[in-house]
Amino acid sequence: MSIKIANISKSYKKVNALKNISFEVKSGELFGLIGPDGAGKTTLFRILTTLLIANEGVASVAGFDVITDYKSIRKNVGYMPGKFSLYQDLTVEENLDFFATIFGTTIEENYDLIKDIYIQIEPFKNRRAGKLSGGMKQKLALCCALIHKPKVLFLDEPTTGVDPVSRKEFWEMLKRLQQKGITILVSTPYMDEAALCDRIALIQGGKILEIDTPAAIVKHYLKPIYNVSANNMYQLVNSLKAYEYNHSVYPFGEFVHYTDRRSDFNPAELKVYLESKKLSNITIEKTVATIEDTFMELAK
Ligand SMILES: Nc1ncnc2c1ncn2[C@@H]1O[C@H](COP(=O)(O)OP(=O)(O)OP(=O)(O)O)[C@@H](O)[C@H]1O
Repeated sequence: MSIKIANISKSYKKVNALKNISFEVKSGELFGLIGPDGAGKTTLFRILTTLLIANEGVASVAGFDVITDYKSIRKNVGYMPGKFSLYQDLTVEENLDFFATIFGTTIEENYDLIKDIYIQIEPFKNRRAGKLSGGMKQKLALCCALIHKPKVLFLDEPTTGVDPVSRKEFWEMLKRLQQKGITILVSTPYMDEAALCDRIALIQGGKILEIDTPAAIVKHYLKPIYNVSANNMYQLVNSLKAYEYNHSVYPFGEFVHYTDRRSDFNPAELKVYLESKKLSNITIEKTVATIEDTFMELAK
């Protein structure tokens, strides 16, 4: 096991940020921590990277205890925090050199590990980090987190505020790093990214709702789910929410994901109801649940 977390709780005065969290991440795994803002993801990262002490529970990373072996953890992990990991007034090259120096290494020594990523930002190596685009900042922050060749990489919401193309590229980079044997714990509020992990933990309000592979989590959703569309999205959502038999109603892109409380649900009946609400161009088609649907159901 690369990361072991057992019964970890942490509170900040009145806020219980983590409530008895336990799970393990295997060596070489790409593990996702999926949850909305305030779920407790950053708190858990800070505990695992030895920057914060839990109130209860034990945790180890790469075989080292987060309290007694904190120095070894710091040498063996890379951490890309959600915010403020770069020195905005230093250039790209200076930032990387700085991180290499504090870990007692050089850019040249571990260049192989970052090469694929660094060559994409190398043309801007004399630009100050503060003047980079979101996608480039993210690549530089990843290089800085990797420059001392960590065994375990912690990435806290690395793709928040990054455009969809850069997000896709970023996940491809993570897969390549995983192939080099690095264990990765990554957090994200984006449900579509969850599907790219080997296993995920769904977290909300400081509690783990479920842990499994993305495919297995989706299979746990047992209710038939329907894509509903009509000429007026706003009115459609309101009408479905007012429908006495609804179990769940969530806008999902151009559709609304709808589930019904009855076991003998007949879509034709729902269509008649929606027509009575003056909606037109109504379509109701069975679809498959996504991780987001499962999350919403568990978080209810
Ligand atoms: N230093 C602090 N003092 C008081 N409350 C805090 C502190 N840090 C976090 N919290 C609270 O603890 C809870 C968990 O926060 P945390 O930052 O771990 O969540 P998160 O899932 O990382 O979300 P975000 O993406 O918003 O950071 C939230 O309710 C947050 O307001």
